[in-house]
Amino acid sequence: MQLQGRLNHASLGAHRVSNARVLPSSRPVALSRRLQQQIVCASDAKFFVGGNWKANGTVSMVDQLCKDLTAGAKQFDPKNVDVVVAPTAVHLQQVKGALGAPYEVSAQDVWIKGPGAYTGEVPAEILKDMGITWTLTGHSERRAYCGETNEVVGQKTARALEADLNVIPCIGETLDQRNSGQLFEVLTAQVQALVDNIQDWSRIVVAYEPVWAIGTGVVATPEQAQEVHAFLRKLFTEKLGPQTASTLRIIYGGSVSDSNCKDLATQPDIDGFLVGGASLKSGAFLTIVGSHSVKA
Ligand SMILES: O=C(CO)COP(=O)(O)O
Repeated sequence: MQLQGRLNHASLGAHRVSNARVLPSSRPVALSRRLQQQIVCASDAKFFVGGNWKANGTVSMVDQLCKDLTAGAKQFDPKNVDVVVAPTAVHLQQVKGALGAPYEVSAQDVWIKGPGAYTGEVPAEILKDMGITWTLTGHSERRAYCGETNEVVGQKTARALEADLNVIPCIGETLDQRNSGQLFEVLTAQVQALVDNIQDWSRIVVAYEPVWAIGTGVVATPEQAQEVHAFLRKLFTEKLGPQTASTLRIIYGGSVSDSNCKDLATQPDIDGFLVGGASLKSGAFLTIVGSHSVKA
C-alpha cells in the first residue's frame, strides 16, 4: 500500500530541475541561490541495509534467524552492500556470537553519557567492548515513547562516535507535520542538531524514516522518498559541502518489503534501507539486501 497523493509542490515552493526531479526550493527552507541552481547528483556510495529487530525475539527465534542469515550470506556480495542487524540489547551478545562477517551488529540505542552510575543504561564503551560496531540513534519510537529531542539525539550520536562506533541517526516527520506543510522545517531542525554535534561524517549513515510509514504497511512511493532524499542531500551539501554530502549514505525506512524494495532502490538518492518488520524474516530481508543489484 502506498500513501496516496504527493506533496503539494506549489505550497512548498517546489521547482523542477532539468533532470526532471522535483526539488523543494526556497520555502519553507531557504537554501542558498547557489544550491538552488545546482542539480544534486546521486551518491555513488556503497549500498547499506540495516535490520532493526526492535523489541522482538526469543533466544530460539534469534538463533534460527542468525542461522538463516548465515546460510543466506552467499546471496549477496559484501563488496557491494553493507549489512547490519540491530537486535535488542539483551540479544546483542548472542547475535554477535552467531553472526560473523559479512554481517555487523548494531545496538538500537546508546546512553548519552559514558560508563558509571546510570542504572539500566548501556554506554557506547560497553557496546564497543562487546564487539558491537554500530548503533542507531533517534529512532522515531524513542523520540515518541522516550521523549528524545533533537538535541538528545545529536548528543547521543556524538557520544557514540567518540567511543568509535558507527552511527545510524534516524530522522523523519509525522503525518500531521507533513500534512501541515512542516516537512522540510522538521527535517531541517533534525539535521541541524546532527550537524551541531557531529565532526566525523564518514562513520554516519542517515536513516530517513517517515513516521507515517513505519509499521503501517503504508510505504512512501519511490518518488516521495526520492524527493525527500534529494532535499536532504541538498541540505547536507549546503551544511557540510559537496564532497561529504555526496558520499554520505541516506537510507530509507518505513514499510520496506521484499516486494517494494527494488523500485525504491532504483531512486538515485536512496542508498539503502532500514528495515523493521521484514528484517525478522530472513528470506524477505535477504531479498531487500539483494536489491542493491539494481543500483549496479
Ligand atoms: O522503523 C523502521 C526501521 O527502523 C521501519 O519499520 P517497518 O519496516 O516495520 O515499517
